Amino acid sequence: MEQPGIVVTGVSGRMGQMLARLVLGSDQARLVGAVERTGSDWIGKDLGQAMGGAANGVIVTDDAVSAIAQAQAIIDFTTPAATVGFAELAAQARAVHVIGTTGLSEDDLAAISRAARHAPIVRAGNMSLGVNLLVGLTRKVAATLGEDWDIEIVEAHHRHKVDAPSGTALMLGEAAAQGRNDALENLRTPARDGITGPRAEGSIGFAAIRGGDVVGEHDVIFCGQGERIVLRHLASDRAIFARGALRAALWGQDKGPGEYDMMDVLGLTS
Ligand SMILES: NC(=O)c1ccc[n+]([C@@H]2O[C@H](COP(=O)([O-])OP(=O)(O)OC[C@H]3O[C@@H](n4cnc5c(N)ncnc54)[C@H](O)[C@@H]3O)[C@@H](O)[C@H]2O)c1
Ligand SMILES: O=C(O)C1=N[C@H](C(=O)O)CCC1
Repeated sequence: MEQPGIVVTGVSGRMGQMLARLVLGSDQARLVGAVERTGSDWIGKDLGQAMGGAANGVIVTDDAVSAIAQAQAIIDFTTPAATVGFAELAAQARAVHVIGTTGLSEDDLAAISRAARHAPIVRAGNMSLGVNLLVGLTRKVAATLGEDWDIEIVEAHHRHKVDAPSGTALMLGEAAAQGRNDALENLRTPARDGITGPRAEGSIGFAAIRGGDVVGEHDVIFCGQGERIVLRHLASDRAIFARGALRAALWGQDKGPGEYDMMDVLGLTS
């Protein structure tokens, strides 16, 4: 059986290049398209040469419609506006859409849900095995500890990251809220500034650090009386996200239309 053909979007980006190299080196999938935004100086170039290596015959294109039409999967770590457009194209192609993009609005998520009526979408703010294990641990610890334990989530990322808090931090916050039989939207306290008044009881606080080349660090801190518990994930190589994304693209090949996440892909659903 022929290996699934994968299109990587945002191919000149930090994740895009990591994903292209992973798929090109895989014996389970074929790279059949490399898409970048119109105006990118990678358009029309050979991908291998653009990434600083030997030519590989894959030409970078901004014609997402043609590229996606013949794909079995799209791996998409770009921007919210781009991802919404790719979701529509993936749906038309009945191709698996793996969405790593974060910072999606409620409207963006609604558009993605509509697209998921026609094709499988695997979306996760963090596609690493470690973080998805931490999500389960966070839910369990939040469920075990009482409301008198204050939950704070602190994350750090590189200087180029444009959204905050991270998608990972929001995943962890949602898991903590679920552990308390609630939803994050009811408990979330954004980054604090000014005279904030005392901490709202039962809230989940967030803080974000940006600087340097930090790949991704997350602490879920349970603050008690006389003690604290810290659940921590430290990422040092973007390859962990790329491996999760490729695994999701392959996992989705025999799935029906719908919205899935990495807990489904990794078999971690409780
Ligand atoms: N889910 C995860 O595991 C995970 C891991 C890492 C990063 N991310 C997320 O992935 C996204 C990208 O991160 P990054 O560090 O690679 O960013 P980046 O800025 O390095 O790469 C984004 C790429 O998308 C391209 N792009 C933008 N609009 C486009 C369009 N319309 N068509 C094609 N390409 C387009 C940009 O030109 C750029 O090359 C961010 O939202 C980040 O939070 C998620
Ligand atoms: O580098 C980024 O940007 C990352 N984004 C994801 C997030 O927003 O959580 C995953 C970690 C790296």
